[in-house]
Amino acid sequence: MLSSLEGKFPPAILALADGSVFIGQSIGAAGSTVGEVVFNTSLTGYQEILTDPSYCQQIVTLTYPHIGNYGVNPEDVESNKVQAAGLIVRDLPLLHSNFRADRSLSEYLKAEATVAIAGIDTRQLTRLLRTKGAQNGCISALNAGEAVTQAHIDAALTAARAAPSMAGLDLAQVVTAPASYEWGQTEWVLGKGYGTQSAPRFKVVAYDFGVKYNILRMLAERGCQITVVPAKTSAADVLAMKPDGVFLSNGPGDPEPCDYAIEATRTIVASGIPTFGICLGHQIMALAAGAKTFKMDNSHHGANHPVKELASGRVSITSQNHGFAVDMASLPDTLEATHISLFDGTLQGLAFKDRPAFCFQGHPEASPGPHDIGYLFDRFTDLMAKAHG
Ligand SMILES: NC(=O)CC[C@H](N)C(=O)O
Repeated sequence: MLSSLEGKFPPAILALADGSVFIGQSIGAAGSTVGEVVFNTSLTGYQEILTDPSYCQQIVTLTYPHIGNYGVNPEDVESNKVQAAGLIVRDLPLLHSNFRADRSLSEYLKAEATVAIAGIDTRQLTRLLRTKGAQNGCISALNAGEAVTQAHIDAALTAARAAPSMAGLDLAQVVTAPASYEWGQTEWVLGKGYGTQSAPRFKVVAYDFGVKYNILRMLAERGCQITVVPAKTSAADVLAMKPDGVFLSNGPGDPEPCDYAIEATRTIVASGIPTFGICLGHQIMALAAGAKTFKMDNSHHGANHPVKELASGRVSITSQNHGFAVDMASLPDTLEATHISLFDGTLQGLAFKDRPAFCFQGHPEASPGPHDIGYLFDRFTDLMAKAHG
């Protein structure tokens, strides 16, 4: 017997587009979900991962075998809801324990209408994804008392094969804020032990392509007063706010179809305003400068990825979550590579040679993950301080 959950939870099926089928238990909502199946190797941080908008339309497999040990709390969220299309874990401990927890992972998944499967061999699944590359998949979670039939399996396989490819999908538009808002006066920044708001020193406009709260917290901690704007805000509207700096957020999907953001970024960077981009924001900045992006065979999702800063030789252990990357060979003369991944040599950081603008592919805000490369936020505030003279 693979799982101690058998008999305690209803059955669930994971079907992949390549025809692979796994049978386990449903630990979330009943129903079915489709998405690109990816794996994340972080040992902790399942709540941050589930609520990271960059996982929109992706089903996340967690390779660490026991997920749910410390339950769920109202504070460790990276957005206002679960964003991942589904969750796959090896084992769900039946008891959770943490002083901050207010419920179990399973209760949370049900409340968030998130379909999730446990009790499958996630090592086998990970090897399959690692060998074949990202696959679309479907989790079909049955109701209590239902048994898995061939018809259920066939329906899940058909749904997996019908799911759209991530390449070519503009999902920033799907997850972005519907209207501008001010960050910094909320409970997420003040008073919960998650950093404090320093006296505002800089006015920053942050493009929301699917922004993670911890990016905004870390900017606020450094004295940034932040106006978050929707993905399609024009450069003219942003420049009219007279910001000291512009931030381009992380986000889901393929950067290439985000032509509105690429165009706005081109104007903003050319204006000479200090500009900083993370993940999707980094890819958009590269595209704005004329570089190319591509879909990786093996995407990066984890909290232990070594990244080297080329100028100093300094190696940081970083948090990563991306399936596209900037093609190093496509960099125009105006861009300089600043960081590379020590896992596969792919590009991790860029700087514009003649503008105060730079960007990073990984996640300096971590959440979850190590804070080794948090110095990039200081680099952004240093650029703004310098621009002030
Ligand atoms: N975390 C992110 O911003 C991800 C960027 C992009 N969606 C990718 O997968 O590469």
